[in-house]
Amino acid sequence: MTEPLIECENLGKKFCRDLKKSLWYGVKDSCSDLFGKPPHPQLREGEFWANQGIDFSLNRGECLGLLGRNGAGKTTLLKMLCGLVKPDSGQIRLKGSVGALIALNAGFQPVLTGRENVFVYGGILGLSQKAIKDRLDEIVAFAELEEFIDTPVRNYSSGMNVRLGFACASLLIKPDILILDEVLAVGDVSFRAKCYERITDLLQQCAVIFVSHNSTQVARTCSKCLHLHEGRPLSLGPTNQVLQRYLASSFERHDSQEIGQQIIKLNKLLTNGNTHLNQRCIIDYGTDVKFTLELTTTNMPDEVITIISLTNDAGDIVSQLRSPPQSLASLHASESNELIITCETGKLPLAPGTYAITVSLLDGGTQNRILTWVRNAGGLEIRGDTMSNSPTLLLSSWDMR
Ligand SMILES: Nc1ncnc2c1ncn2[C@@H]1O[C@H](COP(=O)(O)OP(=O)(O)OP(=O)(O)O)[C@@H](O)[C@H]1O
Repeated sequence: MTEPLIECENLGKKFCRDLKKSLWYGVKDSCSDLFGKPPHPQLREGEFWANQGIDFSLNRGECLGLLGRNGAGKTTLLKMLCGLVKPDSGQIRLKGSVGALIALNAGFQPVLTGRENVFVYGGILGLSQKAIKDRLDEIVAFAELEEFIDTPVRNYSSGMNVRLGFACASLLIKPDILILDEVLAVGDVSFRAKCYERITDLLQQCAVIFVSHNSTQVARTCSKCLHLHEGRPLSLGPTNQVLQRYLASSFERHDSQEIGQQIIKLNKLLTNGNTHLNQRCIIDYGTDVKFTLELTTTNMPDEVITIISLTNDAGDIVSQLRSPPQSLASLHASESNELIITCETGKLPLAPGTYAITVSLLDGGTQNRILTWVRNAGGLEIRGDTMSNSPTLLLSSWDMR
C-alpha cells in the first residue's frame, strides 16, 4: 500500500509565446537531443516556465488533487506524466500501467465509430483484439452508449465523448495510475457520481491524480493536494490544509460589486467586530457570529428587509440570513441618515472553508425593490480541522455507552 507509483523531481517545462520562435527553438532542441545534449537550461527570448520545480510522490492508494487558477500549469503537468509532453528539466518515475483522460475528445478519431475507437485505444495500450472484445460490453454499459456505439464519434456530444473516454481509461486495463484532467466536469450529475464511485474503487489498488475546480469533489476524493501558481508549487500537503489556503487565496481576487439603486449605501461590514468591506475575516468553526452593517441612506423607505448571503467558491448560496421587514420610523424622527443593522446568528454551522458575503437590502413595502446589493462585500474564512463534503457541518454532541 505504501509503494510510490509516481515520483517527480524538480520537474519543469518551458513554452514560448511566439510561434515562429517556438518552432525555431523546437528544431534546435531536437538537434541537441539527437546529439545527446541536455535541453537548453535557461529561458530564451519569449519563453516562460509553464511548470517549474515540481517535486512530489504518490503512493498506491493515494489520490492527489491538482489545484490552481486557469493557466497555472495543471494540464501541462498531467501531459508530462502521460508522456505527451517532454519535460525540460527534472525527472519522472512511473511504476505500472497508466490510464489517462486529458483532452475532452479523449484522443478519439472523429470519423471512426465508438466501437472502432475502443479497439484503436486498446491497441495503443498493447491489448489483443480478444482482450478488448472481452471488455467491450462492460465499457459500453458503463458509458451508457449502447445505442450510439456504432455511431461515428464526431457525432457524439462532449458528455458522450467523456463517458467513453473515462470508461476506456478505467476499464480497458486495470490502471496502476489513473490521470484525469477536468474533463469529468462535462458529464451529467449521475455519470459524475458513477465516475467518482469508480475512482474510489480503483483507489484500493492504484494512485489517482486529477484536476478539478470543484472543491467539494476534491475534499471528497483526494487524500492530498498540490496547489500550483504560475507553474510553481505553492503548497503540497493534506487536502484539508491546501484546499483551505487555495480557497482563501481565490477569494482575494474578487472585488466587491454594487448593484441596485444605491438608495442605501453599505459603508462598513463587520463580522464579530472586525471590519471587512471586501476583505477576508477569519473565525473558528462553531463560534458565535454577529454581522454589523453600517449604512447611509439618501431617500429612506418606511421599512427595509436585509439579506446576508454566504456563497461558496462555486458561486452557490450555501446559507442565507433574512430579516423581517424592519421599520425606519425612529430614524425618520431623528432625521439621521445613518443606519446600523446587526444580525446575530449564534453558532454558524457552515463547514470550514472560505465564503463570500453578499449583502442586499430590499424595500420592506414593495419587497422587490432593491435598495442596494453588494456582491463580495467581504469574505469569511471558517477555520477548522475537518473539511466536509457538505456545505454545512451541523454542530452536534455525541455519546457512546
Ligand atoms: N503548447 C503550448 N505552447 C505554448 N504555451 C502553452 C502550451 N500549452 C500550454 N501553454 C501555456 O502554459 C500555461 C499553462 O497551461 P495549462 O494548460 O497547463 O494550464 P491549466 O492550469 O491546465 O489551465 P486551465 O485550468 O485553464 O485548464 C498557460 O499559460 C498556457 O497558455
